[in-house]
Amino acid sequence: MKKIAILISGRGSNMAVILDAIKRGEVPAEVALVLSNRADAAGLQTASDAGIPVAVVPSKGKSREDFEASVQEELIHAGAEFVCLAGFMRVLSQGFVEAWSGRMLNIHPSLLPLFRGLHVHEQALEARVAVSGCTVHYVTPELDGGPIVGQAVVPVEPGDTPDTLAERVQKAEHILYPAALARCLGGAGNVLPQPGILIAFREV
Ligand SMILES: Nc1nc2c(c(=O)[nH]1)N[C@@H](CN(C=O)c1ccc(C(=O)N[C@@H](CCC(=O)O)C(=O)O)cc1)CN2
Ligand SMILES: NCC(=O)N[C@@H]1O[C@H](COP(=O)([O-])[O-])[C@@H](O)[C@H]1O
Repeated sequence: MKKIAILISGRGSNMAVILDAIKRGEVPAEVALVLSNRADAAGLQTASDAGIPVAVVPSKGKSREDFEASVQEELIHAGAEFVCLAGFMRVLSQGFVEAWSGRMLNIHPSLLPLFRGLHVHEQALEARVAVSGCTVHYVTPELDGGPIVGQAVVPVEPGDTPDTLAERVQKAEHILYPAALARCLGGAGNVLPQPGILIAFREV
């Protein structure tokens, strides 16, 4: 049973669905820590209410090096063996990422390698793609460039705004991330067919 840490910066809905999937026995893990770089991250309360240890390591006003050293200290103290980035909005340095090589996942709200970085739904609408979706990938020093574990595809609907597309993509994230994490941790990671969502995984 792997001890995992989940890093967030905001609402934490992906963190919450991972907690639920673990509780249902669908992900062979236990959550040792939920950590945020923002004290106002709503996901911290969700984790705390679930009895999960939480930590805040503010990134504002800190060098990237000092910030990451504090994060690493918390991860080691918690005994984390695997890290899930779930809406964690900081680009991580090569040194930090390499210390977690093969043991850190991220969820990105586009079909990588399309639309890396931020403001991805604006990019997708601007590009007039017919489909979008989300990607779970291993984290490497190259931003959003790591090996893909799984992807979920959703249609872009006429009249979509960044918010309506984000909502549709996030529903897919909540199905994809727990299953992808389960597969990375040696679990089955099965997904029931979902209307309007195509999900596929890659051996990594
Ligand atoms: N080295 C890597 N770091 C991170 C990766 C990665 O693949 N390699 N994934 C990202 C997640 N992410 C998109 O999925 C992402 C997060 C944040 C940013 C970004 O530009 N952040 C700014 C600060 C923004 C803020 O604080 O609001 C920054 O760090 O300067 C881009 C992409 C996580 N990290
Ligand atoms: N580039 C990183 C990025 O944009 N991540 C996105 O942040 C959201 C966090 O939501 P959550 O806090 O409710 O899980 C998620 O939609 C995730 O794809």
